[in-house]
Amino acid sequence: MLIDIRSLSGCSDEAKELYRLLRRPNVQALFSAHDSVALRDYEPVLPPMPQEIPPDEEATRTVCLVKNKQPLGATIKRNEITGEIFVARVIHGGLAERSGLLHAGDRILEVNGFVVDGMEPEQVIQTVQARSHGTIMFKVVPITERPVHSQTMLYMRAMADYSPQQDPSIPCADAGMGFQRGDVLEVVDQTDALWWQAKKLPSTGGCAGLVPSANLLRRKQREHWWSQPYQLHSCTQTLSTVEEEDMMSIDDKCVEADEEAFDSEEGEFSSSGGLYIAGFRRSLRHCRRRSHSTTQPSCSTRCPASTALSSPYEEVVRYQRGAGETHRLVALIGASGAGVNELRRRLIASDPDHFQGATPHTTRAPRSHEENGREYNFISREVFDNMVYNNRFLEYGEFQGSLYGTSIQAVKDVLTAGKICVIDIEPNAIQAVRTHELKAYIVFIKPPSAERLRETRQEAVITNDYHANRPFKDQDLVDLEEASRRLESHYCQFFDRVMLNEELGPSTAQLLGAAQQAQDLPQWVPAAWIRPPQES
Ligand SMILES: Nc1ncnc2c1ncn2[C@@H]1O[C@H](COP(=O)(O)OP(=O)(O)OP(=O)(O)O)[C@@H](O)[C@H]1O
Repeated sequence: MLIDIRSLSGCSDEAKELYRLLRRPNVQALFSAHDSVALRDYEPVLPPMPQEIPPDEEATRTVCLVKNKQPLGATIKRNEITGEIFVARVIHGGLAERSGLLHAGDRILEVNGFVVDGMEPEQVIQTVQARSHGTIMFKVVPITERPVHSQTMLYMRAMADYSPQQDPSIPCADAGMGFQRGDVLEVVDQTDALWWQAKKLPSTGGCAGLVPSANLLRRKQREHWWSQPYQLHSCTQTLSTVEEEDMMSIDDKCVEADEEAFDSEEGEFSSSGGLYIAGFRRSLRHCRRRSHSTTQPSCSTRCPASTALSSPYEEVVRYQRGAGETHRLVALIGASGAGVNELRRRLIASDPDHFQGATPHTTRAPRSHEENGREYNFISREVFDNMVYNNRFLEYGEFQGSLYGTSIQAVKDVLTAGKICVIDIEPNAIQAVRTHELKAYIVFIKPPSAERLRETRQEAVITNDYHANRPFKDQDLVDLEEASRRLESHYCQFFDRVMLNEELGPSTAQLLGAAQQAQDLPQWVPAAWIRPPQES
């Protein structure tokens, strides 16, 4: 009811204005619609409760649920000795959980009047499923002591793939939830040591699904690994003697041709319009191929894929860089020839006051046009070895008798100067850049299909094991697509962004946007970066 207050003494202008607004027909209609909706009764009509409850059944509870085509959201199990049927778990967000009337551990006596003791769980499920909608009546003996759920919300990045349909050990495949590496899961229930409940993000509400706990998934991975026919790990494969011998003989032949190409390339790289863009991807790519015979750390300590094997989930949190914090490192990764270096150069050139590469270290002698600390930090082999020994490099290797490496300090120098450091890395360096200090945002540069490559790479040149700077051939395009596919399938869980490099202009703009978003928008990052390990 609205009383006209305008004639009252002391009525302010604001009160009069409010009265006028509330008197408007559209506002009045809104109130009227609200009142009529609020007065209606939307509760389902439940069947009457049984009149007489026998004295020996006092401890039982009758639960009526109204099913509207959605599943019940609970799994059941049978005590193999007594044949009694129990609620095994109640799925988060499902009908049973939302009712608040069924709990894990409740013993089910009857479903819709059928006594279920001694039935196979599948038969009980069939009885429940017989009604896709309408009411289902359970007679249950409630569990006396319900476990206390001290549930804190937890987010995990999946570091392994999982499919409930292919897992014979899941208690109920229909209640399972599949996921792929890189998916972020909201874990809503960890009460069970073996089966957690989770939702995949972005979540649209609804029911959680069963996923294996970290321990269980790790066990499954080990079992799967052992059941595979023996094959060399991809990291160790490069060590195979035959391949190494092959490669050495071919490399020996091509080194002379390469050397000149690398020289001219570095010159061109270094001085475009007075802008010095440090980087040595091509030289390093070659030295990486020899690095296995030097002091490179072993696969088990540095290869990110093997770490993923021991830890199938990675706890993540939402992180937004604070105003006073240094920028996040932007690390580009991609198959050789995908355009990683080209895009990195273009990004830096687009705004050199904002983006910068990390100056690498080398043991080779400086050339006439080079300045220490600009193209490279020129150091002795002894100092280099010392840095390797003290784990100062993100990655390093040997090329034509000289050592090259990107140090952690070189990246930090750029970051502390207030710039965004942009580097390119090989998969072996993924772990080294995913740290609390560098908080790397990893962008995977993906080539388009071989057909699209043929159209867009007409001017492009390739540098591979055998040739420097020659036009792409058809086979190169097919190989590039395949190498990229393998790289992505091995390491996709570590990528923050996958970027298709079709045409240079749009790709550079897209990379610029991604590099900026990494700094300005909240992102999922490993919880360990934010919460020091001793507190976790
Ligand atoms: N989108 C594109 N359109 C046309 N040409 C491209 C595109 N991206 C890269 N290129 C060209 O393809 C060639 C290879 O690119 P780039 O040198 O960046 O490869 P890379 O991924 O860094 O591999 P590598 O380490 O072997 O150099 C270069 O000639 C580059 O100019």
